[in-house]
Amino acid sequence: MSEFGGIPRYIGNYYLGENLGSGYSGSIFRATHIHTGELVALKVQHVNHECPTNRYERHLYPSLQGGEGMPTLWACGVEGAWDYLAIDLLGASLDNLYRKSGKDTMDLSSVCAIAMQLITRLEFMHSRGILHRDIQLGNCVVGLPPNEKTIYMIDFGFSKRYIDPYTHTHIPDSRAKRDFIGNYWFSSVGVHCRGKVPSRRDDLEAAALMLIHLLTPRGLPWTRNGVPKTDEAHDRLIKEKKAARPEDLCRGLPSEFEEFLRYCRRLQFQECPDYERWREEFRALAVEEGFPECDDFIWPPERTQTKPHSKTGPRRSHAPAPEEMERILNDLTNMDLGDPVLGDRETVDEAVRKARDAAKDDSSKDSRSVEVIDITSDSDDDDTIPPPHLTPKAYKLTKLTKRASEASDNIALSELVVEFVDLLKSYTSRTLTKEGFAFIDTLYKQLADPSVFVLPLRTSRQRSSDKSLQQEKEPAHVKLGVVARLRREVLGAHSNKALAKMVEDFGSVTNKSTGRTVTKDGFAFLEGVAQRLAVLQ
Ligand SMILES: Nc1ncnc2c1ncn2[C@@H]1O[C@H](COP(=O)(O)OP(=O)(O)OP(=O)(O)O)[C@@H](O)[C@H]1O
Repeated sequence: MSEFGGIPRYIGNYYLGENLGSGYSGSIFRATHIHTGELVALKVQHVNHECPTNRYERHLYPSLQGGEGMPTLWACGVEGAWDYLAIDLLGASLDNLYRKSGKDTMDLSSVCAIAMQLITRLEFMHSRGILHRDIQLGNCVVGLPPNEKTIYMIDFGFSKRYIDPYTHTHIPDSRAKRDFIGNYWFSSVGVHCRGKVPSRRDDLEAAALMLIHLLTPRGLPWTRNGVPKTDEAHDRLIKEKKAARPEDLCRGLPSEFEEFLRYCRRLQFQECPDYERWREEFRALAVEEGFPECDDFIWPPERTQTKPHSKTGPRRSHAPAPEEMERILNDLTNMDLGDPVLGDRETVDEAVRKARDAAKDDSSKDSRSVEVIDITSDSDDDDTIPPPHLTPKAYKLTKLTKRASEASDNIALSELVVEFVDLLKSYTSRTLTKEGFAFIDTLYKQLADPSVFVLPLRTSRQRSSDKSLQQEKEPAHVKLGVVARLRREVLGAHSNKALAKMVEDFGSVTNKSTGRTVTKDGFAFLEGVAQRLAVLQ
């Protein structure tokens, strides 16, 4: 039997091929099953290795089988001096993809997809009573076609059960001095710098740090000098990591990242993280930034961002601040569009048309100046082809909003609300995007008093970082309570004004809720609004 690097060519029923990677504890080879010809990744480790990770992994894999993004374990065992695991052959790691891209940072849409998938993977592992404990770019790999849009978790060598399979109790916390388990870059501050016992919160914090690292030119500050080679260098790294404030690490990034990091750090030792909430936050962020509504990791990224995020300045909010609104209105008046443009729909349409014509004529127009996209044209009945900057859903919602703003009777409004509900229900995500809020704003305006200008209900997702999230968001039960009440009361509304107040409450409580999702009660409320409008003529 020929050998290479001390490892035999044949182990178990596998013939070893190319070396895919080597870590501290062993090597991974592409290998072929000698009878079936099937390709696997064979993880090989010497039985006397001081850190027998294959042995640990072998016991954890069965609990993880069947989960999306969890590699299948095809075989395992010991042959001679070699402990082996045969698992699904997968593609490149995020570390590899990121390095090969040659870019300073990863694009926001990819990072949002990584966030959503990683949170889902951790939710699954945790649901099986297992902590990963070594979240890092090298341990997240993409699948091979046709699974190249799925991120897989690998390397469970440091993983551990946090729920006792017999007693079903959580592992205890302890203040006893313990050896550090994890990696220098992304392990949580609690585990790495304070020697705490890892629990679910620490897997999530590591994920948060990894996401921030990907969006930061040159990465997180403590990663910039490479792996520490001496105890002093490691101590310096720990000090720097401990001192780094979330607002400094996340300056210029969408606020979701800072909030996620703070959230992870506030979790109690045994607390179950709200995975769904954060998946929705990152999905909503991606949608707001103009990316399609899906969790697929598409590499290389297909679309460039419509609104570049900047590491140097705060992100622009979507709803202008009052001062900015004033400036915009002043600018509008200075645009010499003829008659007053606000308060009269026909002149607004006329103004938009003129501005578009002017934009076409002006060949020297700065590319950053206002881009006017015709989403209002009535002649364009094909709402399946959105302009390049809008997703199909956003486009359909925008058209619906335009029609709502033009509705002149309750029956027409009622039909539009039904269409709105159907449209929202036709997508898997129930998050109310800014286009969805625009419809709610318009509905409110039509019901309250069509002749007045109303400030949008929808606030920016950019929130002040020094306020705690708890203060800014309504707890879930508050939203559920309000929406359930609205659902009960809507059919008794006796006027458009009463309905307007309810729509306003609905918009405001949804905007303040985490994830901004429309619940079952929310849909029933909207359907109730439609029913009531049909009666209140
Ligand atoms: N299933 C797989 N398919 C393809 N490549 C893989 C697979 N598993 C691991 N690799 C490659 O091998 C590298 C090392 O894998 P892994 O992290 O599981 O081993 P390890 O010995 O525990 O490493 P480390 O000591 O660095 O944690 C990975 O970064 C990846 O590039």
